[in-house]
Amino acid sequence: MRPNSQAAKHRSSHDTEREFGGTLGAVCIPIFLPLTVLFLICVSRSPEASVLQWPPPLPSADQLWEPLAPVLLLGWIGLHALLYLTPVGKVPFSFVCFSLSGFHGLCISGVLLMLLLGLGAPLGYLFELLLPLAVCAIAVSFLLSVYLYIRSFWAPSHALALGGNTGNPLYDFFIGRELNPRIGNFDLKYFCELRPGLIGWVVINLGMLMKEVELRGSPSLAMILINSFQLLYVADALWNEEAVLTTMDIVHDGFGFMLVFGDLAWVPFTYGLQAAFLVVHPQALSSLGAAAIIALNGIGYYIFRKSNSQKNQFRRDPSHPSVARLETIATATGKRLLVSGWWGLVRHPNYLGDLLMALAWSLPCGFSHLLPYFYVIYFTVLLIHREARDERQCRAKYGLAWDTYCRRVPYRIFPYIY
Ligand SMILES: NC(=O)C1=CN([C@@H]2O[C@H](COP(=O)(O)OP(=O)(O)OC[C@H]3O[C@@H](n4cnc5c(N)ncnc54)[C@H](OP(=O)(O)O)[C@@H]3O)[C@@H](O)[C@H]2O)C=CC1
Ligand SMILES: CC(C)=CCC[C@@H](C)[C@H]1CC=C2C3=C(CC[C@@]21C)[C@@]1(C)CC[C@H](O)C(C)(C)[C@@H]1CC3
Repeated sequence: MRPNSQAAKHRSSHDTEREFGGTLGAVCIPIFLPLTVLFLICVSRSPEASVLQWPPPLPSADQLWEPLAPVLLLGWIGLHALLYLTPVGKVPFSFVCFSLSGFHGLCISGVLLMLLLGLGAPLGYLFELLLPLAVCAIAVSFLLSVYLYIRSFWAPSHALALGGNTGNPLYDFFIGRELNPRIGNFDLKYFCELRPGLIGWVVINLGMLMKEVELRGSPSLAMILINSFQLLYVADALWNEEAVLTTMDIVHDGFGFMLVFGDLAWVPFTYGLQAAFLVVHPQALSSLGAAAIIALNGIGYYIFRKSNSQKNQFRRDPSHPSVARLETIATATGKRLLVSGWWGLVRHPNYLGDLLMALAWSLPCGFSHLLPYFYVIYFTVLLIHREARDERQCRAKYGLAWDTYCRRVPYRIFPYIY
């Protein structure tokens, strides 16, 4: 097969608006974000735990490397690749043939971890391994992105992402040229988005909990809450895994460094920083405080799940009794837009619920440090930026109908605020 240079010309998007700061972003982000991951892990375990402390807590070379780390990381990815290819379980549309579901993958991981714990495996050692594991995950992200970039030149033109084929190698490597690269039935983007990183995140959290048990005899209430909330979030994502097929990342974005690194390194090593922080900075939490935080997480989860399910149901079958009575507006594409129910409250009710949960994950860590609030701050920025990207795409898709929707539902994420 020859590289698809001819085809690429047809599908080239030199004029497409470049996202994430264009070439400058594409050069700086792959340097800056991996360093941020390592920096945040170091801060979380330093006595001050201050993101502003000077000089910053830098790791020594031997803290960054441990031969066990690549073995564990590659073994983990390999295990989930095997589970993904196991020909049982539900079949999400026809996208991934005969794949064992992500939720099964989570349950099997849980059983294996319980077995390991029963055999006396020191799961708390993950705390010591966190930096070397993150280094390996970053290295794997770079290697996989290089592979994806090179193989994209052999992909047929219809398999390329519209925004990822600008002809600028740095930008295309970063944003991703191929939309849904596959090796046979193995969909690399779908696999990475939901399996090793997302499940790895809750395994790391469990490791932090076990480290707390090693150090203090039992897990703290704050640690139990964070582990439970984030496990619920991951279990929900895997239970509803078909829903990911309609997200911007799968439908629109190419699979390049940004998503590979996001899935394999950023999510598992920064989304659970609160648990890593608690190992070294224990926090007392009153029952009343815990109840309020549980209520906040519950409200956030309810909004997040209900609004996502309402839209997914509406897109799957608009005549379904649960959505058939909702008010909608027609668009020129034939698709309709919901203007009542959750999607009549704000234009992104699912983001609102997600952000309330993000806040609930930080609050158990108290108010003495900024670090546990990293996730909610980053996530607010990510979702505001994502909302703007989605808005651009919807305006291009739906034109005047989108403007009508915006007039009918003027707030984007926070009712009466934004
Ligand atoms: N934890 C994390 O790091 C992240 C979590 N998320 C979460 O992922 C979930 C999915 O988010 P995301 O993929 O960004 O986008 P959404 O699930 O919000 O999907 C946006 C799409 O929904 C459709 N849509 C928008 N408004 C309406 C309407 N009124 N009626 C019907 N359809 C509508 C449009 O697509 P169309 O019309 O083509 O169907 C639009 O492009 C969210 O809950 C978000 O919070 C997202 C990013 C990161
Ligand atoms: C800073 C940086 C590297 C950003 C990359 C962004 C990615 C980390 C996120 C883009 C969209 C994501 C989604 C989830 C995780 C984070 C990334 C990959 C998600 C799998 C989390 C669980 C949710 O329930 C979800 C399935 C809706 C969600 C989909 C989008």
